[in-house]
Amino acid sequence: MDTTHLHENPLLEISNLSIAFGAHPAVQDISLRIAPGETLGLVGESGSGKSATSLALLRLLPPTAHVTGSIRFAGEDLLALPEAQMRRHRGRSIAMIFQEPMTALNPVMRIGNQIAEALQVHHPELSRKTIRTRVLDSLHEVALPNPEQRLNDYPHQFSGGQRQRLLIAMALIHRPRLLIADEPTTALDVTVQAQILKLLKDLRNTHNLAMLFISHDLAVVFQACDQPADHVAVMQHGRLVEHAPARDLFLHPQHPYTRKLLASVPTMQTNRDQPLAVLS
Ligand SMILES: Nc1ncnc2c1ncn2[C@@H]1O[C@H](COP(=O)(O)OP(=O)(O)OP(=O)(O)O)[C@@H](O)[C@H]1O
Repeated sequence: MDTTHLHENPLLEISNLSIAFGAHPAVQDISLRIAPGETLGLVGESGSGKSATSLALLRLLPPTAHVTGSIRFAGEDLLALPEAQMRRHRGRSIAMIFQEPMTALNPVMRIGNQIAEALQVHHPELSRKTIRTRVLDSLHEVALPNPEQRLNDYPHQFSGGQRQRLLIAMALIHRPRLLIADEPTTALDVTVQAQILKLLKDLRNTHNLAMLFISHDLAVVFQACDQPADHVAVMQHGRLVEHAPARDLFLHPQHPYTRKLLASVPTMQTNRDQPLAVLS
């Protein structure tokens, strides 16, 4: 396993993180780091511990979870922070988007109000006018067509891809430093998937976001990790079995499980001689 890479200034540094539910070890001794502007792809099949890891970052695991190790974010150990301070990070400096945009949006609330409310929770001092401007700015930023005309619409009036854009707008309105994207494109068809991936990468670049990109699909992870500094970590049964720059992992997978994941992606096999087609 290549863990020799050292980022200059990681924003997030997970060290020796272990998570157990009773006697069941869900995550075992994993260490990961992400610097601003970088994407870390976390890949593994269902049950490998990806979501438990991301929920541990936000301290959203149920009380039955036993968590050890350290999670340093911007120099603070999140696992040691008082809950009140943790609440200030959650959704603000650390934002998260999930797989199913429909369940994350309130179906009976107009989307303009939903995004405004997300902002008001942390910024009750802002005027209505400022909030409206910030909401519209965020919708422009995620390239939602005609945002002014759509503020009063309900979630069901948007397509799946547009709903994911709304959630990204909501996640970014607080100008977070770390974005956790947990299977953000899994529910979308391939064309829309590519558009959302491009949007996430553009936003990462514009805002110098650190991004934790979680997926069971190695092909999608490779598309998300498109920069030379981007790394991919492969999880199996709660352990990191391989962790390397995306390009190295694609060209020279070391662990049999990584090779198995690569082999199960048809385009990867046919494109092996042209990795740029996948990594661009
Ligand atoms: N609240 C919980 N209580 C008990 N066990 C849990 C809980 N949450 C997760 N686990 C267990 O921890 C392990 C890791 O689950 P996790 O959800 O992190 O996997 P995952 O890789 O994210 O899978 P998926 O892609 O299906 O979400 C699994 O064995 C799961 O059953």
